[in-house]
Amino acid sequence: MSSYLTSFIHYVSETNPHQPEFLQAVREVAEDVIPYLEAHAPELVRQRLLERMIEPERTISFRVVWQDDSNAIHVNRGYRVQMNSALGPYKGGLRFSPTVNLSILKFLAFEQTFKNSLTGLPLGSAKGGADFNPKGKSDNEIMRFCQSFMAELCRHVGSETDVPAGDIGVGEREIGYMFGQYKRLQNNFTGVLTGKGTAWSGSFMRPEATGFGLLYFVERMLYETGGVLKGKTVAISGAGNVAYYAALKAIALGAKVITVSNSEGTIYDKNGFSLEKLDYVNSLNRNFGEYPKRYDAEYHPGQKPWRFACDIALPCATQNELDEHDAGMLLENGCICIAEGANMPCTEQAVKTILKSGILYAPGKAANAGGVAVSGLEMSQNRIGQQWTAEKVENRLKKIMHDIHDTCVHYGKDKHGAINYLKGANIGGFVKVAAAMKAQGLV
Ligand SMILES: NC(=O)C1=CN([C@@H]2O[C@H](COP(=O)(O)OP(=O)(O)OC[C@H]3O[C@@H](n4cnc5c(N)ncnc54)[C@H](O)[C@@H]3O)[C@@H](O)[C@H]2O)C=CC1
Ligand SMILES: O=C(O)CCC(=O)C(=O)O
Repeated sequence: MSSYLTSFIHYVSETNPHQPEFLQAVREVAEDVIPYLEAHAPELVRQRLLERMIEPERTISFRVVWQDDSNAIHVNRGYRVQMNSALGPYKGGLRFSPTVNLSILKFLAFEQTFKNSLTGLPLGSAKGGADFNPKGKSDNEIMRFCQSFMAELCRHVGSETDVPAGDIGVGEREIGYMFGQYKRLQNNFTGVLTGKGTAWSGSFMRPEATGFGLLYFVERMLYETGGVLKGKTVAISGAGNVAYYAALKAIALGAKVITVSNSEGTIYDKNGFSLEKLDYVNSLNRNFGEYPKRYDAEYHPGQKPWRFACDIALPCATQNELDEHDAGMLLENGCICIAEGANMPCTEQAVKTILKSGILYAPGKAANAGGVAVSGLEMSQNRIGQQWTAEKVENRLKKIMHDIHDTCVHYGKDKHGAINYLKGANIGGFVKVAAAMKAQGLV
């Protein structure tokens, strides 16, 4: 480790105490970017570009007060971390979960900087949300929470300033309630959020984009090494937006999907899920134990998907859900590719184990960029007051994912031909933001 890397890691740890997820995300980038800077761009070290990139341009924290159906009053904490605006308006999702805190939102916003840069679109980076638990809440409670959340957030966002979207716990319903509140308060029908319904200026394919994009990326990685997706067995974690559409696309491309999961357990269907089976999973409202009553399958409470033999593993649930032990089991069982649908789902040690094994590994900042890419396309459509066909959007999504893949190969291939996609994504994402920041002076 170079002395600059050592002192940088020390500096970040000292200045961001009690933020383990943020530090994890920064270390993962610094270990690739600093050696690159030292070898190829010492001027950017002097400019302290990485030190500037890890500091959010602005962090907003606010009170969200709302009333439940029995008139009890609740207080939650809302946030928006506006990380970097060098390439465009701040852009990134909102997460509603009791686990939300500043460390998690800063790691997500930091990852978003690299991801959004990789898309090639004019997007800055941000992330936000609240420590609100949507589970078990009525539709009216969700609406009141979203309205209260947007009553404050509306001062800080705007179609050319900061454009939030969904993430865990925030889908089209929540985007609708927040959009309605913004429009009412600002008297302005504008593209302030993405992930909107297609009847009210949303883009076709935004719900599908992250999962579909993940599979386009995986297809390209396999192709690069002479393989194909057809006939492969795929283990997926999660059962939300990303997991569902990843499973659909994997099946459509001829793979067999054998698992989905939630935080309580995993459904293992050795015969493979179909569209009908996945829709049944959705209808179960988390009661996954019901699935084997209808289909020839197993439910494993308290278990993750990674113990089941598969060719391809797609963690699509949440951060740090796949640890070193899980990585070891996947490798022992012959897994040839791990691609992240979620943000930072593999622990630091898991990543090291996977990289050492030499199998294909795609970090979320590259492989799950399809969601924000189609959000970027939604912004373009809103600006020109048009709506493109699903086919046109999906073609653009596919091209963007292939271009991201090729950027990773460009920056991640070593002289022996081995491709480190993490290194490629880190350096490929960094160089563009760094050049823009340098050009814009000391900001
Ligand atoms: N929605 C999007 O467009 C994008 C989402 N992501 C990331 O993908 C991941 C999933 O997001 P969404 O699907 O949008 O959220 P979601 O709220 O639709 O689904 C999350 C799913 O993960 C499950 N889950 C949560 N914690 C879990 C755990 N510890 N173990 C197993 N399952 C667990 C939930 O039960 C749910 O099925 C997150 O890391 C998010 O940041 C990344 C890029 C874009
Ligand atoms: O679509 C967006 O703006 C954000 C998607 C997101 O939150 C992510 O890429 O993690």
